[in-house]
Amino acid sequence: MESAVRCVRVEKFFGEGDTRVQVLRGIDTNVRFGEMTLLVGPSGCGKTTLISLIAGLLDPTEGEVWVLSECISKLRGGRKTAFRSKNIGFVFQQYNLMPALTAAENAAVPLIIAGWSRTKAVDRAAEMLRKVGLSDKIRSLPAQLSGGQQQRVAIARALVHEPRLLVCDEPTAALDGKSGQTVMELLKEVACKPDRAVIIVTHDNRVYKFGDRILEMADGLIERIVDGASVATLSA
Ligand SMILES: Nc1ncnc2c1ncn2[C@@H]1O[C@H](COP(=O)(O)OP(=O)(O)OP(=O)(O)O)[C@@H](O)[C@H]1O
Repeated sequence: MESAVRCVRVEKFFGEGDTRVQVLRGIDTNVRFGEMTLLVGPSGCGKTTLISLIAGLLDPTEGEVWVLSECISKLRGGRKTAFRSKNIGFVFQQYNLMPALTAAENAAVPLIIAGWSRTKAVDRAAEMLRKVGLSDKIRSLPAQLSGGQQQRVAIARALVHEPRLLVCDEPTAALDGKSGQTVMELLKEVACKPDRAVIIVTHDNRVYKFGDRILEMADGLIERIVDGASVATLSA
């Protein structure tokens, strides 16, 4: 089957002249449908840069990034924005919920942006909140929720429009161990489907066991790929 994501000789430089630095040095890799792919590696090795390219938030200096059979690095303007908002969901370390909106209203934001009526969007968001185990928090404000619950709202928001690619940057970093495990279990359960893919940047080796495949980065390159039974050997 075609990969969910394919990076072809991807290079990324930042800056100009004397301050120009090469952050990605020719990444050739893919991400498979139906899998949770973890991207790991030391601070500064280029993980956030790589997922920003995959999510279409940055463009590569050289090479191509293909997402769901579309060369996202060649898309421009409105076509790129439309492709991203239809196909890609994001979860960040900080949940970035709007404090004056309820959990359901927060989770409904991508649908409202896509032109849904408020009532329909909030109804669908409430359904997604039930899936992530927050049926009793639908009308709660973010301040009334724990960190783990807020992250679950952020996951519901990222999945409410059913994107085929979910990209998460350190989703468990702000959570205690137990909430982090719950969030990973949830991502595995609700986001990993045969026609979807999940990419997670993490420093947290307690969550490695959730990965179907681990891409280890070092200094702007994928240094090693671990999958199958070998994943267990990396888990804490
Ligand atoms: N906009 C930018 N301009 C210049 N340098 C940048 C920019 N963004 C990132 N960098 C540099 O690129 C390198 C890789 O950064 P990146 O954030 O991708 O690493 P990372 O592996 O995600 O690190 P961490 O685990 O600490 O989040 C770092 O040296 C960083 O300083």
